[in-house]
Amino acid sequence: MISVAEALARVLALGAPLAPEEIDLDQGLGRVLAAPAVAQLDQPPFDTSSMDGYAVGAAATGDSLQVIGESAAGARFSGVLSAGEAVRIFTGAPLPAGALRVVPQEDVLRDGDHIAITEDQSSLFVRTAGDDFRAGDTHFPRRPLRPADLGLLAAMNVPRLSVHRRARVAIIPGGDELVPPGGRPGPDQIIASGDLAIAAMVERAGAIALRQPIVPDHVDAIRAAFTAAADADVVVTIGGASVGDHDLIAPTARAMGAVIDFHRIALQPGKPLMAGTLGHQVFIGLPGNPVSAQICTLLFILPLLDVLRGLPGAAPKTARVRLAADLPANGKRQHYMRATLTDEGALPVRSQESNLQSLMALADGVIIRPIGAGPAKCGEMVDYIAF
Ligand SMILES: Nc1nc2c(c(=O)[nH]1)N[C@H]1C(S)=C(S)[C@@H](COP(=O)(O)OP(=O)(O)OC[C@H]3O[C@@H](n4cnc5c(N)ncnc54)[C@H](O)[C@@H]3O)O[C@H]1N2
Ligand code: MOO
Repeated sequence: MISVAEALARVLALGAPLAPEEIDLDQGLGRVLAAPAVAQLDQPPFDTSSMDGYAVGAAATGDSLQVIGESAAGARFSGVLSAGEAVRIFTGAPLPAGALRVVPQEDVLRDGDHIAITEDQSSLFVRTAGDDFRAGDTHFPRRPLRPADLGLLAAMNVPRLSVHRRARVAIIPGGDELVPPGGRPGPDQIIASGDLAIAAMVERAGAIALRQPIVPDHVDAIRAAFTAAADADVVVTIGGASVGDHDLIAPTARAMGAVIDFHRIALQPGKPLMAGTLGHQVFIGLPGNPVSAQICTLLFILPLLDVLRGLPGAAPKTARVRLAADLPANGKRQHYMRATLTDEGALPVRSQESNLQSLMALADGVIIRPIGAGPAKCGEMVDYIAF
């Protein structure tokens, strides 16, 4: 059994960034730029007022000034301000030539076309041209684009983006016992559910989940499913990964030319995870237990999808949190214990069995227990991954 860290390194080595494509800016949320975006102009493009008030030159409190015109957002005052003069100005309007600052209207007394400055504040209330960014400045965040990025790119006048193509991830649930949600399970059957959760995790990571029909435990059916998924970038099977007589994924994948890099890791839950390549595709065989499949997706598939969208692949971010219960010593597999986050800290859910989806849905994250860790006391700090 290889370690979780080694398995992650090997999975990441199977992937490479997908080719860039061009999209409209309004489709950019969650996508990853493939090249730096370049600002087409200065922002602000000119000095502007940050207040409704009066643009003035070298005037001081008590001065009386003549109002000679108006500068509004979108319609500037075209003249030049001289000593003893002021220009009525509004927020976002260009500062007139000759003006040094803006006096907010609350700080003047107006009488006809004259104002008297009643108070002087330290701020100039002027937003300098290019203070936000300048033409030629670049924006290239190494993470999925957020709403703030889209706002910035719009302000930079970048209407089209070069982003990495979204990965296509085929998800193949397998097992004679499975019936799709809404179906009628026979006497020995259950509802297929794990695959739905994996598809949702993949979609949330910005990839396209291609959900495939349930595949019976027969070599020919599994072959047909792999063939149907041939245009995906990543093929993920669920179930049939272990050592039972009906666990046919590994032998069938191998017979079709798959090169399996590893099959079994020191991870709980998720020991029978396998990873490799099938032609140009990355192949990941997830264990059937739904919690195991989700933990493996969190630890390996999501980082792999980052590599495919041009980001550095890395283990999920951990935080240090307080333990809210005593824990026994850990065994020979790194344990990812489902836990809720309470005021007292991370509290493991009542059972860590890998079939219990009610507890997976209850959990806020997982506590990481390293191989061979001794008993841990309530109040100790532990590593934790939030879902
Ligand atoms: N002798 C051994 N037996 C097992 C070992 C082992 O090392 N030696 N490993 C155990 C571990 S750990 C796991 S995890 C499971 C993984 O088994 P498989 O990947 O072969 O998965 P299946 O047997 O097909 O299914 C396991 C379990 O999950 C249910 N399942 C499968 N797919 C779905 C789905 N899409 N939605 C909901 N539930 C699903 C399936 O019905 C089984 O109950 O092996 C242990 N055994
Ligand atoms: O590793 Mo299995 O995933 O314990 O249930």
